[in-house]
Amino acid sequence: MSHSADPRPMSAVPGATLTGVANVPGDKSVSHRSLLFGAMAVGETKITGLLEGQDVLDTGKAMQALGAEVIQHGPGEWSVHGVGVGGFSEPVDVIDCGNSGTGVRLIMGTVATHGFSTTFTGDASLRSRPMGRVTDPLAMFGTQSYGRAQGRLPLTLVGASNPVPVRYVSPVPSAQVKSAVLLAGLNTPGETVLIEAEATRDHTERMLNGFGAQVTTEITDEGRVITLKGQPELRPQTIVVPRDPSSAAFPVCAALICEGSDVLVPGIGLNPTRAGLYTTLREMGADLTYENEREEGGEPVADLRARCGPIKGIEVPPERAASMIDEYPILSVVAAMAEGTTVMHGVKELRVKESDRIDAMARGLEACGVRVEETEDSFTVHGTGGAIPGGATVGTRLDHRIAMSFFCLGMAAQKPVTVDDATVVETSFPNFLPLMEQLGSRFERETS
Ligand SMILES: O=C(O)C1=C[C@@H](OP(=O)(O)O)[C@@H](O)[C@H](O)C1
Ligand SMILES: C=C(OP(=O)(O)O)C(=O)O
Repeated sequence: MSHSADPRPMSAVPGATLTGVANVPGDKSVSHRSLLFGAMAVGETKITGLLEGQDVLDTGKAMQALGAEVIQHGPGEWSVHGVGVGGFSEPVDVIDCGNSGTGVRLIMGTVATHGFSTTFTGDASLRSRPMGRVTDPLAMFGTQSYGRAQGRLPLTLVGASNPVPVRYVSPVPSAQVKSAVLLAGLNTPGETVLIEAEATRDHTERMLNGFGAQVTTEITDEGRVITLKGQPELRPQTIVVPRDPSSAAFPVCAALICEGSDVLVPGIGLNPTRAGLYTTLREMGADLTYENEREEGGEPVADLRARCGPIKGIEVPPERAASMIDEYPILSVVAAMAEGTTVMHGVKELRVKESDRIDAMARGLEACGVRVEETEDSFTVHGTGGAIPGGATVGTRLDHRIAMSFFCLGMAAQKPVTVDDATVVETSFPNFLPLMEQLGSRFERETS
């Protein structure tokens, strides 16, 4: 059994010093989209560096259920034989997206304008997350949805046979909502327009253009106006998936807080819509440098070097939230080690992730002896100046980022921190435990 498949509670042994090179896996957002867009292209898309986390594997299975051919050739090497825009066929069974909000919401968008029904479900975490934010705009195309209260999964979408193009102002800063609308627009004649007040990750726009669609973005007083021309023929691509900045955050932040550490994380995608954590860490005084800055596959990439040193608390502005939305749990850990207070503003979206991440971090940090305060939309962590007591068991609530954050905290705390369920790391970072061990961390299983 692999380390992370063992369901027993596990702790990170305190006092780690991390050194060496951390090769983190491929980007989760780009991996989902590679499979999805490849499935809608005419011909064969080749992918290297695909993240083989459970979320992405579930999207691959869904593409097969809709009629595309998805084949693994070797580690990270995959091909997708697509059926063309509008070419999906009705799945004969329920689509189970597991733990993945991105998977379910993007696939809902794609099938919304195919004239058949699709039923979606997921694990207990995904079944508790709001889907109305996607089914509301999809209804404007003519799609019907029948879910549980507040649009929760399981949910059936009856796709529109004669979809009409939509102009939608997104009420939430969410790349998943934006992408669902644009993907529904793919099989709709005319122009679909999505307007977002704040920039969210732009992989859908960039990649769809790469596949030959016409997607333009205009910055206006209303916000970012994104226009997609419907019914393009998508051309298959050769995709090299960049390494995931959200996964890189764990070895980087662990190195910043573990005495004597010096870690290099090569080839990290630093698309500005994803790089907010690294800006924030530098403002906190972290010894974090970008080396060998370059462009790969149209995305800015650098090798990140993180060394342990003094860190101070800061105010993180609300306008930065979308560019680091998945990184607040690990930022809270760095904030707990810092000198002074860190206030994270504009973070209410954290409450509808795999768990309520403000609540999960707040309860776990308190149990480890760290003082915190929260409002609906903000999170404050009072730094301990390098002396986190630790000595608690924390609940991961089916949330991979909560598990990895508390493992990192445990490496720097005074007493061991136990994570109740390490299996959840499989979602986005299946080699998290061996990679951290290779850098110098140690993990212990509970023996009972
Ligand atoms: O589009 C994507 O690939 C993602 C969008 C974000 O979600 P929201 O759109 O809900 O902010 C992020 O949290 C998720 O991990 C990946
Ligand atoms: C929020 C996340 O993912 P998703 O919404 O795809 O489940 C995440 O990976 O942190």
